[in-house]
Amino acid sequence: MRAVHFGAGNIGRGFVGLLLHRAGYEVTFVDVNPELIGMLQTADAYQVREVGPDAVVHTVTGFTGIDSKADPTGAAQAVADADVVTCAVGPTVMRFIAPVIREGLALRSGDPLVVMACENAIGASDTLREHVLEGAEELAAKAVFANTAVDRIIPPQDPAGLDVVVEDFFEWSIDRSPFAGSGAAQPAIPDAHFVDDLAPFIERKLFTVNTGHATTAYAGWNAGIATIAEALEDRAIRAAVEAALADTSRLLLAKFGFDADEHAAYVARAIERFENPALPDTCERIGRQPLRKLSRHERFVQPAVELVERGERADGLVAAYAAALRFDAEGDEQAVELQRLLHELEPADFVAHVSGIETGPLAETLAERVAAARS
Ligand SMILES: NC(=O)C1=CN([C@@H]2O[C@H](COP(=O)(O)OP(=O)(O)OC[C@H]3O[C@@H](n4cnc5c(N)ncnc54)[C@H](O)[C@@H]3O)[C@@H](O)[C@H]2O)C=CC1
Ligand SMILES: O=P(O)(O)OC[C@H]1O[C@](O)(CO)[C@@H](O)[C@@H]1O
Repeated sequence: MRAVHFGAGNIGRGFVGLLLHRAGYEVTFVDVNPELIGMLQTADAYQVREVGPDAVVHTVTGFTGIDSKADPTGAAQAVADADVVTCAVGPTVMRFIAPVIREGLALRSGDPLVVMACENAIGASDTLREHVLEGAEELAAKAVFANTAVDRIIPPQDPAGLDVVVEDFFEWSIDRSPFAGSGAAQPAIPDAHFVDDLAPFIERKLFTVNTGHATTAYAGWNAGIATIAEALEDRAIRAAVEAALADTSRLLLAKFGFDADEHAAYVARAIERFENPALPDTCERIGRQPLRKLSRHERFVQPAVELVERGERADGLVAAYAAALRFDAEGDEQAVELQRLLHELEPADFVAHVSGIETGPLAETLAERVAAARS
């Protein structure tokens, strides 16, 4: 069985590539980083080292790499010949891999290709599908796109090698509904969890792990604290994280009918994972790409909108949003752009442009926070 995975970074090598290897796939990593691809082409194996109480060391073999910038035809042919295509390149990068997948589908014959985007975003595979089929609707029957939710904390790695240090926790949930009647079999990936309805899984993950993690990061950054674990030692920061997660918990319990105790345990486990002392992670990494994180369907605004629609308050989420406005990491293009927009746009225009809300009480509250962050 052959898999092509776009994005040979942390999640690519340390999570999706590992689980595909364990499922028996030969994995071809496609990336645009020539050094990384060079290592993937010459190495026979790399290790995924877990840290934490249930830690295991895994050895991944049977892989290769293709540089899609240098060899777009080779990458497209690999897609054409694959059973499964996955990606973990970042939600905003998916549009750049789409032409390679489109070309691969054009070359393909036989069963439909299974495509699964493994990004922190709701409906990422649907978004990838739109990019791939743009101007090429005739290829629609050649692929099945299944949404997924991926969860594993993997901080930045040593770029000189392929080995990856990861937390011992992971969860890969995949929507099984697109496979029915599609002509493509549901892939056999024993470490993944196929579900009939992905919404509760992706929303629980994004609005707990990602909301909580990002809230910690922005509060920590504003307090001049480097790491996530150190930030959570600060009582005010921990209270801010708990307030944001109390908001999302109310929403998730009401929306999906989760058991309250089980959900509280899920939240507590997420915070423990952030604190993992063996996994140093920085406020800068977790705060990365703030414009994406402040956008309409992301970890702060989406749950806040839904709470307000239900007649509830979302003060913890609004406070987290306000903290994110001050994220000004110099090496982060979106942080630089955020600061430009913050000072150039009127507050209401900023909220409309960045977060997609134009009217209503939440728009007004967020605009007040934007005005305060400008001063
Ligand atoms: N690192 C983490 O803890 C987690 C990350 N995620 C999500 O996984 C995705 C990837 O994150 P990471 O692995 O951390 O990022 P990363 O930066 O380690 O890896 C991304 C890889 O994509 C490659 N890439 C960029 N443009 C490309 C293109 N046009 N074609 C092919 N490859 C390209 C980069 O060279 C890099 O190797 C993101 O959506 C992130 O939100 C999800 C859960 C956990
Ligand atoms: O910052 P991004 O791109 O949303 O992805 C990283 C986030 O996802 C996680 O990996 C959780 O699965 C955390 O490390 C972090 O909150």
